Amino acid sequence: MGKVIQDVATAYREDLVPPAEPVSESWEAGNPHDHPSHEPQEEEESDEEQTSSAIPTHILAPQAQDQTFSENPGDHQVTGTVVTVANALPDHNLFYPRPMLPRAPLPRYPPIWAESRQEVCESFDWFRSYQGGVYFMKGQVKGYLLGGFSASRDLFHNDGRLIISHGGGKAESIHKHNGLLETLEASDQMEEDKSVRALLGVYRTKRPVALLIDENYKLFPYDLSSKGCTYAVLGWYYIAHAWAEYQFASNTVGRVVRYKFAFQWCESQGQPWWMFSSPEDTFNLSHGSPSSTNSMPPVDELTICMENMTVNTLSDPESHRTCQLCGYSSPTVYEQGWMCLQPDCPLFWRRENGEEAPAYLTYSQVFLRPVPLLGESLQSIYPSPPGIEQPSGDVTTTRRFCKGWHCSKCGRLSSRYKWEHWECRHIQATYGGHGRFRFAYEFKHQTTDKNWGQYWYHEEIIKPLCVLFRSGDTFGTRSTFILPHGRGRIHMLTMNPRGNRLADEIFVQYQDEAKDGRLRFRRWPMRAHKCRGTLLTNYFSQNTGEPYQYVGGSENTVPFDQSPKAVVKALNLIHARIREASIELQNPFNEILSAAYMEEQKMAFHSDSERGLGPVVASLSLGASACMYFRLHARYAFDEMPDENPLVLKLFLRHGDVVVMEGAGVQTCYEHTVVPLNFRIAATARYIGSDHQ
Ligand SMILES: O=C(O)CCC(=O)C(=O)O
Repeated sequence: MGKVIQDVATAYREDLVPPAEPVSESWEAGNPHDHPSHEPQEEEESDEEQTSSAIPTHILAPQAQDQTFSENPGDHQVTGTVVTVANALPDHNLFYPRPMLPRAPLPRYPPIWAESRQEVCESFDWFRSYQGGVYFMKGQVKGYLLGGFSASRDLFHNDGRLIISHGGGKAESIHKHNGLLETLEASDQMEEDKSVRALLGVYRTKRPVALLIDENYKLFPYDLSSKGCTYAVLGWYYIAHAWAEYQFASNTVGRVVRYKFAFQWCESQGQPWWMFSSPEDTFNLSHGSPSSTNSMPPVDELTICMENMTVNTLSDPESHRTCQLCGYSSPTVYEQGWMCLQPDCPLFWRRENGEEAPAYLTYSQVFLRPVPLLGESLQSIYPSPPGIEQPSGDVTTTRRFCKGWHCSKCGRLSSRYKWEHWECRHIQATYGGHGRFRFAYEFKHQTTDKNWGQYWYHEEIIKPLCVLFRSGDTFGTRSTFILPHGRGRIHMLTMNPRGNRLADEIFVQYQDEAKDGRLRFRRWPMRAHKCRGTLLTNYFSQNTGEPYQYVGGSENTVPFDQSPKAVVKALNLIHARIREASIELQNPFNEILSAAYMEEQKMAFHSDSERGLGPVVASLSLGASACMYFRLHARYAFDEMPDENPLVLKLFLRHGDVVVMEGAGVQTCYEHTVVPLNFRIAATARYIGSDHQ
């Protein structure tokens, strides 16, 4: 079965439309109205291969030999300094919840902290990974998150100036396969694994890495949650040592190869902030923070100074030894003696005499000594204020302006959740303001591709001829798509450009009322998601009339008698178009959700199928054009289109267009998504009955 491609250029369209991208397979189904703002974008965690051969000579390609493995159950103290080591209990206990020792409350707010993962990823340039613990771009690690899953011999030493952690994933995990949950065994990390490779890359080049912790990182001496912090940035570290070892695992062989990394505090940062134990000590938040003109050195300069850094690991002849069998050098990590740490060597994890690694291992004192680093030169770790490069008064609808903000007064990272300015979620300090308004004509140039006006629909959908309708002193067209099995119809109502004057006016009025909060455009928390902390929708929205549960519920809703004028005008326009196009509407709409999408934001696949919603849903498009896609709901797609992409219809929505979804089946059998080409506002109207939940 195929798709019907058809040109929908009507007599009234002078503008041209670019080709729409095919819908990505990776979009989530049935998501309540959205995704976080960082779907793969330019700065997201990268899968790109590392270009340089950044493999340290003492770490070889892996593949563990099948050797007997003695488990290492002990923890230990290194004399002199208090050392916190993760393996306080046998490794296998790591797979079960362990009693948390009470930790001291945080004596102060960290200089950079957040409540949610989204706040970190939207505000902190050095960590933008929503899932993994290693954030890297183009093969270079930028940030590393220490979380709750510690492994044997993880370490927080010398007040956190040396932190040992196992990087790179491949832990035991649970996956969904054919609708069933399956446990995937922990497996060996390999040198070629992307994140291991990226970490080895920064180890070799001695590039600094921003280290973060979350509240579950047990080796940090203070309890982040005592101050309501979920994440805190520790500071800049570089990787002083990297090696591989065996760790216990509850997999079939009972062990896995893990790469360990020793992160060393960059001394030019001074004392770590958590060492200021009295609340009276003031940690200088402005230390190293960027000036308003952005003092970061250009990338080239940074590259030069980082390349000039050297690490003196070889000053002690005992610090490394060469394996007689494989010929590769490994560091002397443990007091119990040197071992070959090349996973593909038959002597891996064995001492020189061939004996297995002892059950209890303690770090060698020499190994734990700070490694002098020459030529340390660091960029500021503090996020630069959003949109700082832009002259004031310029547009605030670009992606840069959707960045989060670091409050220099309390250290909190906050997403931009209010339309009118940035606001700290902790102390309500504000930053920035609204930029100039955008006008509909600004977005016309975005529709100049030769494939303009193309839409397509599945061959089971019927599209009768377009129908003209009168609208005041001008006219519009109605194109109707009839869905199979009596599931309903989807109407596109487009106007002659002369008929869009009211839409032009409403578009500007929305922005005018939003700029000072008369219209409360906010990013509201999503109801269901898998991220730590609150996850906000990526677009801003406001609801008028009856509460609409999907986005913000009653908190997001204002009654019609307090409604912003733009919303009332949008609703009147939608009602008028429906009447003019002779579409039957049993109950007038009593709810209207206005959504504002900044550049590169979108609404993910969903259906408007809350209980009690009327069968007709209509949406007015304002500003930039957008592609709207419909697909069969998963439960129907499996039976009806098992071998096909379940997309059934693509519409191209332009400024002033109204889409009407008619029939409950449109929502129960299909899902839709909207992907704007740029800044866009949509006003979607529904009837919400008294049985609504
Ligand atoms: O942005 C749009 O045009 C559609 C919005 C939508 O799908 C909704 O509010 O349910």
